Amino acid sequence: MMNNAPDPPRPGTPTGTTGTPTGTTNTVTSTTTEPTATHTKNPPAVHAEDLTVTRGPRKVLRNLAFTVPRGQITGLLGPSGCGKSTLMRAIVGTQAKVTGTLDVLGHPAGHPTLRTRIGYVTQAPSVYDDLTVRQNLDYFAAILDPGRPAADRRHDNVTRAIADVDLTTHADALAGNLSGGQRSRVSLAVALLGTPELLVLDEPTVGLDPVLRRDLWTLFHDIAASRGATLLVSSHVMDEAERCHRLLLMREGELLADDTPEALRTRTGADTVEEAFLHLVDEAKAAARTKETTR
Ligand SMILES: Nc1ncnc2c1ncn2[C@@H]1O[C@H](COP(=O)(O)OP(=O)(O)OP(=O)(O)O)[C@@H](O)[C@H]1O
Repeated sequence: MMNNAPDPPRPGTPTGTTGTPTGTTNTVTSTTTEPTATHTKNPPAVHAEDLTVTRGPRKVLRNLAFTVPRGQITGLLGPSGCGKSTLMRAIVGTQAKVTGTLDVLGHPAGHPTLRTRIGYVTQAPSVYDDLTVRQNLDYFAAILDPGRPAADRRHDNVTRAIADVDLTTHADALAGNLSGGQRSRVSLAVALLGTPELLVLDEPTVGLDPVLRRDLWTLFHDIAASRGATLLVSSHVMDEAERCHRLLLMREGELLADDTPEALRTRTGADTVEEAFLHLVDEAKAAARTKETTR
């Protein structure tokens, strides 16, 4: 069973899953570096204004403006290719050619002080196939919390992180022999070794069966409630939207909505977030047509 008991505080975030700023081609400004800024005392987890990202010849994110509040689960939803991973990479500081304002925990995205405060789990699991689950976790725990005196604490944290993602019975299995979903959960366990204030999870439930998906969402809610952590979770499965406190709905590099699931349903007169999404897509298309004909 998934261990959903509240966890005691744990040391920082594993470097293996934390963003490394690319920096050089970014011109991101910050609204929170000046002492007079309104957000300085208790800045939101993420604040973006006029955020644009170029990949290759295309602008894949265009003029995004949104705020991710702390201590909640924000779902980043939209169809494949709409720019969810790109936005997450910008937030953790690994995406080049980012312009506009992008503040994360009160600092410009990619700022060195954010490295231990953000946990990032990519779509492709970052695990060593020739190590067992426990050896993978031991390795990252040793980077995170080094030294002989910390050995017992490391052992406890590793055991707890493995239980969190329901892999206790596979602790001694080689990561290379696990299924895709199990390897993703090893990656998630690595991120859970630390006490990240912001957990950025890129499609963590892809390929998982419904029971495991439900258990992982229970775990996400536990992490938000017991640690006060902020979770930004991407998915292209609209039924997962209902499990989030807030939603960022994206389509083709633009933000269609930044609201709660309930407010979205109410505003669009829809029964589900999926219907609300389709309504917003139709609305955006109609607005684009009107703009085109009035030129
Ligand atoms: N390395 C790259 N170079 C150029 N364009 C890229 C690159 N990687 C992604 N893109 C483009 O950027 C856009 C956004 O891709 P992104 O991976 O962020 O989408 P996504 O919403 O996360 O998709 P998915 O749900 O399939 O993972 C896509 O149109 C994609 O083709």
